[in-house]
Amino acid sequence: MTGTVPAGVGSTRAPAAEGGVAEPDGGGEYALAVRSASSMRPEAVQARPLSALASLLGPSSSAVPSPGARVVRGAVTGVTLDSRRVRRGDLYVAVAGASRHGAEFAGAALAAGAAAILTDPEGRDAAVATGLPVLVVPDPRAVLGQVASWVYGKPAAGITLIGVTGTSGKSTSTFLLEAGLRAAGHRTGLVGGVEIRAGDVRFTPDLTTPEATDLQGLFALMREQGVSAAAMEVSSHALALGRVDGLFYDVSIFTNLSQDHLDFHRDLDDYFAAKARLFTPELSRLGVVNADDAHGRELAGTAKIPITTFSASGAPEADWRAEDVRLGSTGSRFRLVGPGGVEADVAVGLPGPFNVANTLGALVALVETGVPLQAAVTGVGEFTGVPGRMERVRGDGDVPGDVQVIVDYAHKPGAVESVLNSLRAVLDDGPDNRRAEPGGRLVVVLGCGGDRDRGKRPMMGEAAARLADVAILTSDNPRTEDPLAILAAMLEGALRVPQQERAHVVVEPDRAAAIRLAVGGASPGDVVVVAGKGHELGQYVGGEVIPFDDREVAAAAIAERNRARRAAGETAGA
Ligand SMILES: CC(=O)N[C@H]1[C@@H](OP(=O)(O)OP(=O)(O)OC[C@H]2O[C@@H](n3ccc(=O)[nH]c3=O)[C@H](O)[C@@H]2O)O[C@H](CO)[C@@H](O)[C@@H]1O[C@H](C)C(=O)N[C@@H](C)C(=O)N[C@H](CCC(=O)O)C(=O)O
Repeated sequence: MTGTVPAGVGSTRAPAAEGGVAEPDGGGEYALAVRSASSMRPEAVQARPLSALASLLGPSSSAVPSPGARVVRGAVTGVTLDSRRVRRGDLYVAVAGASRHGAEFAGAALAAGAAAILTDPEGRDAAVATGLPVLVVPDPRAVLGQVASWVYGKPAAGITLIGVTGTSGKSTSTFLLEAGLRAAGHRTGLVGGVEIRAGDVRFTPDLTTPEATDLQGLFALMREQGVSAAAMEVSSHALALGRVDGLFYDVSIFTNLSQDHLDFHRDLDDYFAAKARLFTPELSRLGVVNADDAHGRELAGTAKIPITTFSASGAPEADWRAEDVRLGSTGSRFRLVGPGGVEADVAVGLPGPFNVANTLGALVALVETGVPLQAAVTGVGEFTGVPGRMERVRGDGDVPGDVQVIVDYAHKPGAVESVLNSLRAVLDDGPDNRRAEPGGRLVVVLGCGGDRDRGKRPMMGEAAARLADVAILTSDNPRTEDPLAILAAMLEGALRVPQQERAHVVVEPDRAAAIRLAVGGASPGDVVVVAGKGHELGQYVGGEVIPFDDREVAAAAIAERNRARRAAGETAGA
């Protein structure tokens, strides 16, 4: 595996900042402004009596060392389910994990200053051995959201909250929502896998949807920051693991569903069931659902909360529609048509049909939370893009009309298809014209993660070979697997595409070399998409994270290409 992702091509960049601009880290101001997700807490500390917690947990709980007692002495000021994040006065919640039980770390929690432990019968003895007050419930994870909300005093109660779930489009939708909320005069919060914001305070996410303990701490900080409305990504993991329990969404959006995360969910039905949980009366008041998606239509028919539907393809049965859609290489325009004769002209600076759907869904949700339509339209119109999502990369000495290099986070078959289809749609000759000749070709560089859903690998290879002109298959977070084994499965999928319809397929396990090959070998007018990592700054190789930034590698490759072309006298500036 050595050499697959050379450590020498390390990133010096911090996570992307607001407005899609990534700034150098180097320990400067920017690095100080972004905090680690482990510190998502309110500034003010408030003590909550454990006796009240025992009452909250009800008859299923028991307090130790006085079994059956309803009163436990002491108080807690914070809560976490990770001993490494314990602060003095915290309630440490010891849950059974995928690989071990949190009670193994009860001693570490004590040493870090925990004031009490909440656990299950399996964790009881280890917890009691610490000498701390212990509460035992059958399934602590099931009550974690309520408990964390209690510890921080129901922090999200006064905040207008919009959730977004679906396989693709969650990040873009939440950024669009946040822009619309801001345009309507809200002070905003944003929760997702690209960035987390509580007013002026920013965090680097380590999960798309944080654990309930961190999430409630974050909302408590939002409350202190005067945040009045927030948009958040709600992953299927979060729904299955109860991370968002204890929150209530004014509006929840369903974008779409395609195969993903089958290493965690049993099958596609199980994955869909997890997403559908957001559209229940316990979690949301209203659902805004994409009627162009088959699972969206199913959800609209079965959900137990009111649903309003939208269609970016103008389906007449949808409540809200995008009509007169005009797709451009830098953005889209459409006419929004809603119930009761509502209409508005919308322009958004994000290319591709899927961004028409993301924008439409966001506008509907904004209107449903009381944002005036015009403010919503203005907000989304001013939005310039999510870091690492269809992000154009430039290099020193760029030459107009030369290759365009785009980095995108797409790492699932459906997302890769969307990206390639939308770029096809804006390449001059439309979607059906495959090109063997240089100029205007679509070149994709992509891989597939190790130790994750294996069924996705041939699908990714197949999508690339079917929709691009050149597909360079490479590594993407191989983790503990041999990258060549992953690539073999991707290649198998690519070869399912009949030869006359298939892209030119190249296998290059070294990701940096694959990017250099794509950029260096492109012709003027070609579009190169580096898919899979987007804003992420590392590659998981073996047990380590190796610094790696697709944008940095691509920018260096473009600069190298520009130098070589100038030296060969191929550009006007030569
Ligand atoms: C499958 C899953 O979600 N796993 C989460 C789960 O880990 P786990 O069950 O394996 O935990 P474990 O390692 O067995 O440990 C058991 C318990 O001991 C605790 N512990 C462990 C070690 C220690 O030193 N001290 C300690 O207290 C852990 O915090 C945990 O509570 O509990 C951990 C603690 O909260 C999470 O960090 C971990 O997320 C891992 C990192 C993860 O990768 N999750 C991904 C799959 C995820 O949730 N992804 C979704 C969707 C992404 C997308 O949109 O594509 C997301 O929302 O991010």
